[in-house]
Amino acid sequence: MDNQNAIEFFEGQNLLYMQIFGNLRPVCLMWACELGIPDIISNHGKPITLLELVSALQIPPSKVGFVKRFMRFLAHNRIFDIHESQEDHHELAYALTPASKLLVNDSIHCLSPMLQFMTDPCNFFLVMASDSRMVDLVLKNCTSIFEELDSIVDVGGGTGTTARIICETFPKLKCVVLDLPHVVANLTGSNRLSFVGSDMFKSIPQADAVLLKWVLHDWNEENCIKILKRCKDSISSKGNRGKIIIIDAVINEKLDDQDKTQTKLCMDIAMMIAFNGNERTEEEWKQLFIGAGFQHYKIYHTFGFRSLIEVYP
Ligand SMILES: C[S@@+](CC[C@H](N)C(=O)[O-])C[C@H]1O[C@@H](n2cnc3c(N)ncnc32)[C@H](O)[C@@H]1O
Ligand SMILES: COc1ccc(-c2oc3cc(O)cc(O)c3c(=O)c2O)cc1
Repeated sequence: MDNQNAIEFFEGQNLLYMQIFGNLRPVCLMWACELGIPDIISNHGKPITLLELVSALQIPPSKVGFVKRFMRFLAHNRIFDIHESQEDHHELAYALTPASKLLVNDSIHCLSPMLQFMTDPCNFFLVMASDSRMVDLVLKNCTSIFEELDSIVDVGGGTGTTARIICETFPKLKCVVLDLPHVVANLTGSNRLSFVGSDMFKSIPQADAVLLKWVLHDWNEENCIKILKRCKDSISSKGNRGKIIIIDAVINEKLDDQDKTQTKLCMDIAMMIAFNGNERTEEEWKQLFIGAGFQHYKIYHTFGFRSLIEVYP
C-alpha cells in the first residue's frame, strides 16, 4: 500500500470506529443527567473542581479517575467545558456549555425530557412540552408574523404548551388547540384559549391562521397534502389574509453547517422509523404546498435546526 492509500485506509477505519462507538454519546449524556451533573455545576455557581464534583456525586475517592475520564469524554463532545482552576493549584474544573445549560432542571428551557425520546417514548407529551417551551424565543424573534392575527388554531397542538405561550405573548390573540379527543379530554382553557377534540383530517375550526408545529414531519406526502387542504379550508373566509404557519425542519445540506445537518438527518431517520414520516428539503416542502393548492411561501431559517414557514393561499 502506498502512502496516500495508507492515509485513506486509516482515515476510513477511524471514521467507521467513530460511528460504531458513537452510540455511547447519548448514553453518556443520559448518565450525566441521571447523576444530576448539570444541576450540580449550576448550583455550584462557578466551575467545579474534579474533587468537588466527586464529593457532590457521593462517589468513593477511589473512582475519581472514572469521573475524570467520563467528564473528558463529555467535554470533548462540547457538553461541558474544562477549565484550569486558578485557585486550586491548576486543578481541572468543569463548567456548563450552551448545550448543558439546557439540561439544568429548573431552567425554563430545560430539554432533559427530550433525552428520553429514544429510551422512554411513553413520555411523549412531556417530551413535546419541553420542546414547546423553546417557542417563546421563536415568537420574540418574529412578532410581526403573529401580531396582525386575531385568531389562530394550533393543529396537533398537544396539551397546549405552545398555545399558552402564544396567548401570553400576544394578549389580543384567541387560540384554539385542536388535537385528538383523548389528548385534550380533561384540559381546561381560559377566555382566550380553548381546546377542541377532533381529527385534523376531517375538519379544522375557522381562524386567521393555522399553526402546525412538528406535525407534518410525522406524515407522508399524501397525508400532509390532506392536512394542508383542511388547513386551507380553515382560513378560506379570510381571503388572502389567512395563512398557515409551519414550524418544522428544512434540510439544506449546502447552507447548513455539519452539526445542523447531522441533527436534521438524525431526526429524518427517527421519523422514517417511527411514523413513515420525514424531514424535508425546501423543494419537497414546495411540492406539498403546490399539491394542497397554495400559491406562496416564505421560509425563516433563523431558529437553529427548526425553521418557520409562512404559507399563503
Ligand atoms: C409531534 S406532536 C406535536 C405536538 C405539538 N404541536 C408540539 O410541537 O409540541 C403531533 C401531535 O399531533 C396529534 N395528532 C396526531 N394525529 C392527529 C389527528 N388525526 N388529529 C389531530 N391531532 C392529531 C398528536 O396527538 C400530537 O399531539
Ligand atoms: C424537535 O424534535 C422532535 C420533534 C418531535 C418529535 C416527535 O417525537 C415523538 C415521540 C414519541 O414518543 C411519539 C411521537 O408520536 C412523537 C412525534 O410524533 C414526534 O414528532 C421528535 C423530535
